[in-house]
Amino acid sequence: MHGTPANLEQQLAELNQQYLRRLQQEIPQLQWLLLQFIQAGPLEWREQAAVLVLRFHTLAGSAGTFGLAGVGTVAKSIEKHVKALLSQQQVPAREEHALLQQYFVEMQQAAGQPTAQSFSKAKPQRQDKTDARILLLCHDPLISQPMGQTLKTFGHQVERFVDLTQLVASARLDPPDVIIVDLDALDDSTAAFALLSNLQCPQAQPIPLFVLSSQDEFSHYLQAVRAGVIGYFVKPLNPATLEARLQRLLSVRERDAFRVLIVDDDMLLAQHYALVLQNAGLRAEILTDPAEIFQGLRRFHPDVILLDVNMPECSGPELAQTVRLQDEWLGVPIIYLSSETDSERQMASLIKAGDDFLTKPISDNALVVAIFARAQRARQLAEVMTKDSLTGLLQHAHIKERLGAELERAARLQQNVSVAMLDIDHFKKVNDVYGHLTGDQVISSLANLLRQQLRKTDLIGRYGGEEFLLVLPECQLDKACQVVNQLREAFARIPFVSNGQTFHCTLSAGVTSGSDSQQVDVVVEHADQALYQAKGAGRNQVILYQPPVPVLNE
Ligand SMILES: Nc1nc2c(ncn2[C@@H]2O[C@H](COP(=O)(O)OP(=O)(O)OP(=O)(O)O)[C@@H](O)[C@H]2O)c(=O)[nH]1
Repeated sequence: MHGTPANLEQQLAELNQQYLRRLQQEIPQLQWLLLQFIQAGPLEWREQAAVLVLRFHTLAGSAGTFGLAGVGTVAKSIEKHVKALLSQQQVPAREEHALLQQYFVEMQQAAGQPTAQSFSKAKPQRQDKTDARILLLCHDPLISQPMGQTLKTFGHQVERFVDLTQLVASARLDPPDVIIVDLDALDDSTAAFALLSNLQCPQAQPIPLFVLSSQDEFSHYLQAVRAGVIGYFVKPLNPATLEARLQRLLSVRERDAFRVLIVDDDMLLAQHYALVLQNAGLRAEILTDPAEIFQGLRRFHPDVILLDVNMPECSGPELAQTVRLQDEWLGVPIIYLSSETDSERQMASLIKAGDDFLTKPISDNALVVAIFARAQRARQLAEVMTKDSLTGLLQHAHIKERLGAELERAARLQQNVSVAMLDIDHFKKVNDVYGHLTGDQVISSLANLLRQQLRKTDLIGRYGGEEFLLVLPECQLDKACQVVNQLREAFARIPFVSNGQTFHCTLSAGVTSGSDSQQVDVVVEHADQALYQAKGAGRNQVILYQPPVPVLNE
């Protein structure tokens, strides 16, 4: 169902046609219901009115989405009018009936005049790479050399320039992923900023711009922000800090698409929302049967639930309360989507459960923006809850939990999963000689390297202080050893700078197969034993766990 923008328009137009056909079948039924209401006696009219309110409420919420805004407006008027009659508690007079019939004729006319709809042209998010092309302007080899080395170790491609005009010309020809400019290399920073912001103008997506400077004053920061700078590094520069910032920038873009679970008994409406969200780069799954909510949650792990309020079997607020019965899903925001405009009724739904209320009909862009903002916030919160603050990697308990799930999955699918324990060598010395802050930078650089070099499906956790646990699903042992060895070599190449001194670190690792046991603690213990051997054998090496040879009794 995922559409390219061209066939997205086609698919949305097809949904509109289906909706129109459905409406044309529905109009005689609505007319009949209206007639029943008008002819109802003093005892039954309330019951008939309640049915009318429900039907026109639903219509008011959906019609606008399918290019029938006129139908939606008149349906809303009918709903409001009948609701007002209900609240007056008296049998409607003849004039009221005439007015309702008049509204109905208007609605029929509007159904024959669908308005041309301009579909949202929101672009899908870019699929980005972790190896960026970087244009660098820097005259000082003491800065550019370690920086170039670090960026290269992380797989980036760096093109150096000595002249800003040449750098800008190259960026115009082929926009890079990032531009880094050392402001101290320029005679006139105001003119340089003008040139750089000029470069950004024609770009659909501005090129991320970082600057290095020896100036640490507010006026310089402000000048930089006004020129579109998004990263300002005061010298002396630590290349690892720059790389960490770079990785945050790139990983924000290459992050998994946000997942939205749409629960709506109206399939056409749900399909329309799903298409619009998918076109904006989000993933959407539809659930029309509320009874399947927990299967949907477990299968899809949504960042957001988009929930219809009026469903026949179970109302939206009831379903939201059901979801909240399980702690596991407490963090997933629930957004109601309903044509209910009465704020008191909206509040009543929110008090039961749920986090937000969107009112139908809603424009495609408003839907995307509201969902995107909620999903982003939910993802950030989930990360804070499960990720380590220094490295952004899974915390001890969470990596163990994920390892457990991977071991189960591997056993079920008869696949290999490899597990590795990594530890930085003589790390105590790093802290003692260069200070705890520098030690932290070494830890976070290794975390960045792991994130950058491993596959998206691999799991990385900070197991302890300077100890990391890697879970590599669908990976044979020999391949795992090769990958971990490459990580070891890459880490040893990273230059760290502290108080003008450059130093390097190494790591040791133990690798084992997760298929040896389904017990998390046993697998971790095997990886740990192999790591211990690597340390004992002189460090800076990777050792594969060898199960003890059984001693045969005579
Ligand atoms: N800077 C910093 N240091 C940490 C952190 N967590 C643990 N450490 C330090 O890491 C050091 C680990 O030292 P040890 O376990 O003795 O091992 P080592 O010095 O790395 O030596 P080997 O592992 O035997 O090569 C201790 O000094 C801890 O204080 C952290 O988050 N930041």
